[in-house]
Amino acid sequence: MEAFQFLDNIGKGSFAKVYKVLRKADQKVFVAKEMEYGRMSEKEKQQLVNEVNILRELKHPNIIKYYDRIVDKQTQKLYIIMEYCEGGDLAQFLKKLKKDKEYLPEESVWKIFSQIVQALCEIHRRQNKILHRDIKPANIFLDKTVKLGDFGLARMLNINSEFAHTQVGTPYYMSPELIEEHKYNEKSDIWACGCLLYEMCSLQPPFQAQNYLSLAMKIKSAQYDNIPQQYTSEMKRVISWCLSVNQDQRPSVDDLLNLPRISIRLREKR
Ligand SMILES: CNC(=O)c1c(C)[nH]c(/C=C2\C(=O)Nc3ccc(Cl)cc32)c1C
Repeated sequence: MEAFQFLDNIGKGSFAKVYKVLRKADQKVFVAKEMEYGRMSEKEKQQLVNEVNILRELKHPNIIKYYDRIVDKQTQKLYIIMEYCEGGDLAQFLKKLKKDKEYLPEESVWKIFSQIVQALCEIHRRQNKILHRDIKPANIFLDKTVKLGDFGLARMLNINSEFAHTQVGTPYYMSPELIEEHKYNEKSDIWACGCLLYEMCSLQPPFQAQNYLSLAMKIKSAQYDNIPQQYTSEMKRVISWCLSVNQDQRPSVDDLLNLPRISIRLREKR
């Protein structure tokens, strides 16, 4: 990593440390996601190769850009060099709003959501369909546009990925089918989008509990409190639609793109 100067440790990605770094050659700022592969199992190493292969293929304004990967054989560390987003992640942003007792204006919720739906459209529509599998505020980054990042748990649909992957943190966005240990599929990403939409309105996830069992019960029955009354019935409807326990009843990415509050934005972009 001689080509880079480490500036700050700015957080943790999935199974990794995240640094703000400066490329010495042109003084440009990037993020380096550092992973120690020396202690990884063969499966985890394959998962790492998989993340890099996914990232390098994706080029979209609403997906974190991949620039390079650097292997340091001496320290047995892999660095993934990605774009830096000055605004940080959405989780911190929502946490500050909650602390300041402020809600996100509905217009801002739709603006963020429409960009994540466009990112999802990009990864789901590909020939080798990609599932993000970890959509949550901590994996959404704020810059001139909103960007979906940290594909640490992502999978190409054609790769038979066992259900059990080491879950880091509480699985607030886990879907009913995942609790039943059915295969993760694109509708599981849609469930996570429903949780994201809910959390942007309520500043907390739809499903919370003191332990995994009661969390699982709430998720399986889609039992959640109403969002604050200042949000429209359309917002409530879309959240309820994404949080359909039966995945066949959930919207597709195209259904979400065709929502009036999202399609109007896409027309304005053209
Ligand atoms: C306090 N946090 C920050 O200031 C912050 C900022 C300004 N950027 C980030 C994080 C990322 C960032 O800016 N780009 C990223 C690409 C991939 C991953 Cl896993 C993380 C990031 C963070 C955590």
